[in-house]
Amino acid sequence: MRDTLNRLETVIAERRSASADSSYVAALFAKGREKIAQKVGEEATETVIASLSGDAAQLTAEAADLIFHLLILLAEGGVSVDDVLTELDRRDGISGIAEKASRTE
Ligand SMILES: N=c1c2ncn([C@@H]3O[C@H](COP(=O)(O)OP(=O)(O)OP(=O)(O)O)[C@@H](O)[C@H]3O)c2ncn1[C@@H]1O[C@H](COP(=O)(O)O)[C@@H](O)[C@H]1O
Repeated sequence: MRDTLNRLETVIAERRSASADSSYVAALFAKGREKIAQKVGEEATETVIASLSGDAAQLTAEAADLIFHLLILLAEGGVSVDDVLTELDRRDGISGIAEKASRTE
């Protein structure tokens, strides 16, 4: 998963400076943060709808769209994939500590 996200992050960084006519990524960056955030919201909603429909293939496709657009939003905000994964790892560590503490109580 980390490799895939890092690879996509690199593609997004490369395409950011491409022509908006030839690149979906460049066109979205050109529209600005509000539009990118709005796309993430739409893709999140479509993911929720797909999950409620019980259609696994649709859920897979919408989740991929959501993650892709989230990566663009992160890039726009100057946050890297590694920043987010490090935060998730940190929480995993915290939850492990809490679990150990509850076992010794
Ligand atoms: N992974 C993706 C990817 N996932 C989804 N999408 C696009 O995201 C859009 C989202 O779907 P929607 O149905 O919401 O699209 P839409 O109705 O056209 O969107 P709007 O009019 O609302 O903006 C579609 O146009 C998809 O083509 C993607 N576009 C590009 N990539 C990757 O990004 C790379 C660079 O793409 P370009 O920037 O186009 O070169 C590609 O090689 C791919 O690896």
